[in-house]
Amino acid sequence: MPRFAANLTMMFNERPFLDRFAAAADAGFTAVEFLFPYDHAPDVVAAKLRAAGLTQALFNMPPGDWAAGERGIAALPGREAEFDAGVDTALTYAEATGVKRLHMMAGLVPADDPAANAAYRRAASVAAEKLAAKGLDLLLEPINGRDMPGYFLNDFDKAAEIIAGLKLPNVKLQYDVYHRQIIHGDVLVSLEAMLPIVGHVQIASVPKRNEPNTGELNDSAIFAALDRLGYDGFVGCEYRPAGVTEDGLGWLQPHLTR
Ligand SMILES: O=C(O)C(=O)[C@H](O)CO
Ligand SMILES: [Mg+2]
Repeated sequence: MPRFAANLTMMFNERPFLDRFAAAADAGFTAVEFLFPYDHAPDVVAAKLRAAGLTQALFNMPPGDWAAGERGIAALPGREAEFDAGVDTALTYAEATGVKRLHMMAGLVPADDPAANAAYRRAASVAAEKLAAKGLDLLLEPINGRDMPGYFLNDFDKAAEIIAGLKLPNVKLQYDVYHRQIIHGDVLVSLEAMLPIVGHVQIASVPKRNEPNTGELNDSAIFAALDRLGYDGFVGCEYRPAGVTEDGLGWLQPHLTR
């Protein structure tokens, strides 16, 4: 049975962020993920998790100026000092929340720019080393160019190549089924092939990014494949509910363990 994590950036957002933890637990989730915790103090986020009895599955390292349109800075030449400081900030939140994996967003820069490629690999190795010292994994996620035009890491094979080239055991692939289907398709075969480097999975329907099993993919078959392959990580529910979050949770009921 996959361990589902509610994505509190997209789900339960009928209420303020800090109230979403309890709502996710009330709906039956035992884990959560979100994009960023940085608007709230680490102990405040940790207290919400604890009070709701939830495990923190994942969040992202600081992405640069999100409001101004930045989508990560790892591949942006010249932003190294800010990136390295952001890793330390993320680790403060990791210590408070107990999360075991962090996602590093690349940024909007051409994928074939040599300086961006060098910056990205440098960032990954610096972050991986700092995270390894705390027992955490670093996740790299390819994101489709329709949702995020100009995003540096837009190809699963490139992500796998970077991970292989780094040769650092705590650098893993964030396999978002939604992005995979839009970029390449071939979800089940690639999931099996890439499973040894997968550190986190995310799910949503395609093309609308709504609840599982409401789009062109058979998400139940994907969950069954994850079980059959022995995937024991989390499956982040990174979808936008089509209506009220709770009204769309019918798909989760067969997977609840409590
Ligand atoms: O957009 C996604 O799919 C993500 O998982 C990221 O965290 C980037 O926002
Ligand atoms: Mg994702």
